[in-house]
Amino acid sequence: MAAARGLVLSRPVTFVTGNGKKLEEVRAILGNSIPFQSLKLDLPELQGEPEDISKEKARMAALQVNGPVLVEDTCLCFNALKGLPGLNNLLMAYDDKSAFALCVFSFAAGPDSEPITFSGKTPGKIVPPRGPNDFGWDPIFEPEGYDQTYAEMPKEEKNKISHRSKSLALVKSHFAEAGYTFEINNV
Ligand SMILES: O=c1[nH]c(=O)c2ncn([C@@H]3O[C@H](COP(=O)(O)OP(=O)(O)OP(=O)(O)O)[C@@H](O)[C@H]3O)c2[nH]1
Ligand SMILES: [Mg+2]
Repeated sequence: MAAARGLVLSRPVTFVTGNGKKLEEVRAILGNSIPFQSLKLDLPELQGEPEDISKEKARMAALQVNGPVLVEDTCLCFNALKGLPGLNNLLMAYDDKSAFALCVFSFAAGPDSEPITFSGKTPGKIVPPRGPNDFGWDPIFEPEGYDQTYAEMPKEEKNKISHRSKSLALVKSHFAEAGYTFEINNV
């Protein structure tokens, strides 16, 4: 038997989410770099720090899938509220409209593995809504250095600079370094 190049996964990775828009972006950003399948599951909405929520989602997803999973937890965090995720209206009372979009991916190699997190952050500010209204808070978030909101940008542009693409860049590096192989190929 050939020596395994890196850690061996029981099967290909499943990206677990209940959000079709996330899935679209993840597909566009990852392309063929990490082969994955997707599974639409409504995981419980947990409370707490984004990294902890993301890890807990990965644990629940890995148990359900019984194999390697990727999940993510995303939030829009307001600096006026000390980075707390919050509602646009709440921010009306503050002069400081600065914010950041945060995406925390977690990878669990299986139900018995501790999940690893990868955080991507894009700074910006909250503005009155502009652009198509088909994805969450995209119309009210204007990334730093741009005069368009996420919603107004062409998708490819958002995907180049977004919290999600920064987080996925770290996931990609991790996969490249770990050199995961799949049991089925490991002969
Ligand atoms: O304008 C946006 N641009 C984005 O890039 C983005 N990413 C996520 N969201 C929204 O943030 C909320 C919590 O997200 P969330 O991480 O709990 O996801 P979710 O519950 O929709 O799916 P999941 O948990 O099954 O993956 C949900 O309302 C998502 O629609 C976004 N809104
Ligand atoms: Mg959720």
